Amino acid sequence: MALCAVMLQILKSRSGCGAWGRLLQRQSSSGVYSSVHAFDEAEIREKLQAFPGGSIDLFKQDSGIAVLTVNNPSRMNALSGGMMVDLEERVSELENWTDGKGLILCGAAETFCSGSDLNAVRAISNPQDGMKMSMFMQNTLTRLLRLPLISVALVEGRALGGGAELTTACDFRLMASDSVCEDRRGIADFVADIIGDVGLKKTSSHIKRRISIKSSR
Ligand SMILES: CCCC(=O)SCCNC(=O)CCNC(=O)[C@H](O)C(C)(C)COP(=O)(O)OP(=O)(O)OC[C@H]1O[C@@H](n2cnc3c(N)ncnc32)[C@H](O)[C@@H]1OP(=O)(O)O
Repeated sequence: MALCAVMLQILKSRSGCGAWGRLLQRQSSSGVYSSVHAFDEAEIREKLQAFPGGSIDLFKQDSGIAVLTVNNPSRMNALSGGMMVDLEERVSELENWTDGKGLILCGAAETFCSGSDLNAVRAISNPQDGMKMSMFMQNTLTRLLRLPLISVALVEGRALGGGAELTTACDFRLMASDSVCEDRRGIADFVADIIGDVGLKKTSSHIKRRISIKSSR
């Protein structure tokens, strides 16, 4: 809650996104993959929906600040297939939110996200479907990153695997001092070495976000 209060103050002090924001908004709804890459979104969406559980909740405030919550506490907020589809739908909603200024991304029950739901990952165990799931998520995270909103991931507890990757789709990561943000796949090396109790680190490019996030005293 304390992290949330700090971010609300920062985001409230910002003005709207203006012409640049509107330009970005028009460009934001395209992902990386399309039918050109033999990507069939409807097909993978149907497969993902076979793995329900949890939700991604969006609360849009009149102030122009939205809170997006990864909500699956009984599995440490692991992302089920249904939640991946939910996330895509919430991103679409944000793309169409003309009054939006800022976005806070957080996890329910004082932890961020333990990555993909391993039950779903096990079930989608052939390389073709695994690739389609990755393409689906990459499209969603790219669109999340491109939203014309100032976005902050509030990390309490653990952000693991796909949960760590989710934080990279935000402009900022605000981390509790005892939080862990880690991806053991070798794609990224997340280190939380925070100034005081909480620290704020801005990374300047998408590439940098995906390779290394490190704050130090
Ligand atoms: C394809 C994209 C790449 C990925 O994201 S792969 C997933 C990467 N993430 C992981 O490997 C994390 C797996 N989980 C863990 O290591 C531990 O559960 C974790 C998060 C450190 C928490 O440890 P503890 O505090 O001891 O809690 P716990 O293990 O008893 O977990 C509580 C309940 O949550 C469940 N859970 C946690 N992470 C999950 C996940 N990713 N998928 C599915 N279920 C998950 C866990 O099985 C347990 O359930 P239950 O109470 O035994 O029914």
